[in-house]
Amino acid sequence: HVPVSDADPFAPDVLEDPAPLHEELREAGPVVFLSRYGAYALARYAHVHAALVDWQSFPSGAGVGLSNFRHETPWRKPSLLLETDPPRHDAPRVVLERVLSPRALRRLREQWAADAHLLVDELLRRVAGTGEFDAVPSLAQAFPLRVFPDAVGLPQEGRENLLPYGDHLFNAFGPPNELVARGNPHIGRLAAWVDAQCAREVLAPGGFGAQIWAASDRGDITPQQAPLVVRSLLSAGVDTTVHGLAAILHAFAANPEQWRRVRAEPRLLRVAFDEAVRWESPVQTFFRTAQGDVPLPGTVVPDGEKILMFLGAANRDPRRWERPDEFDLTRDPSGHVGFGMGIHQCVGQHVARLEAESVLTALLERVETIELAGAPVRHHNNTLRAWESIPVRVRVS
Ligand code: HEM
Ligand SMILES: CC(C)Cc1ccc(C(=O)O)cc1
Repeated sequence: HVPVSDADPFAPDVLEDPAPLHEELREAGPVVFLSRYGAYALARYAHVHAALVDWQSFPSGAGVGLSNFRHETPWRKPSLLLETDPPRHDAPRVVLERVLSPRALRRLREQWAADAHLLVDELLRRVAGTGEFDAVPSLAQAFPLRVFPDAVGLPQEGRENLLPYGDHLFNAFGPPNELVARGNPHIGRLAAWVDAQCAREVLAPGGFGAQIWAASDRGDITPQQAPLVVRSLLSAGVDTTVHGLAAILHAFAANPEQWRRVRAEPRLLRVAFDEAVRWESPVQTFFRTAQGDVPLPGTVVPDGEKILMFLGAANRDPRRWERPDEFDLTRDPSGHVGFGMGIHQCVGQHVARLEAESVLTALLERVETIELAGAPVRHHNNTLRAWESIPVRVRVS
């Protein structure tokens, strides 16, 4: 039989510190029934990985949130990537893989490196006296919002809508709790603005958006699909990188010796990004829906029931990682599920990686030490592990 828990993974105390619940779920068994939501929780690495790569048993077409599109109307038109399964998933996925490929990003590398140096130099000049600043607004938010909307080809007007739109989107994957209620009065306007930015005429030539429309000219996707594929970039491409960058900056500020290590061996920067994504898991959880009765260790998940995958718990499973709670640049973090796994694995991870590399490289050249200058403050979200504020102190070399 399957162990039962009445825990609420989306309660404020869990969002503040999920580690105790993760440990409880991993130890309770391979599968735990969450009676509060009627969902089946997977928290061990092996089972999260197995579910992610088995899209036939655990499809995304009924949504990757608690809401089950078999019975409920989605709050927005389902994504052609995130919320579809093969074959509908295939063509839009290939288009984005091409647009966001490491090769396609080569032309941005130089531009983003220059932007990162400008941002870091401006910042370090501004804080020259104390060396103290809040890394969340100054770097984690500032850099992605400076480079990504331009890369997509968005007009200047209204870009402040991107973060709140994403924040609500990620809250809406969870249950209809207080976090969702707080966003509901604004989401209509935000969603209308986001949808309007997907129209061909507003997107600058050469940007990711224009490239997606060009793919519809070639027949790789239809013109009806093009705006929704652009919407995927605006939905997934901002809050994730903001909190991903915050996660890395927090990891280094909380482990100053690891910054010294990277100063001595800059090539460690590459592994730092993946180790930070493993350690923090900016995307903590999301769901799948059982297709047919799906056997899992100790139980059978009935057709149509929701499975909740705890990526954050899997990325710190002692069955898979040594000293899992340590941010350690000497480990090999490959295989982490911070970007998912299988056919839906993050198609934007190279963008995220390039953004992080750009900022960290600029910091590495100018900052000798980085440390916390006060208690960091969390930003609660049903899906994202996020920071409101990370006070840091740097010493400039
Ligand atoms: C640190 C930053 C990021 C993290 C942690 C992250 C995490 C993830 C995860 C876990 C998934 C799998 C979802 C699933 O299996 O249902 C995913 C999918 C996706 N991500 Fe990312 N992501 C990040 C950045 C980005 C960026 C920058 C973009 C766009 C430029 C992006 C676009 C997407 C899209 C479109 C999908 C859906 C792929 C599919 O269903 O085939 N992500 N991401
Ligand atoms: C971690 C994922 C849930 C992030 C995400 C959000 C939205 C989309 C979309 O296609 O709208 C894709 C991926």
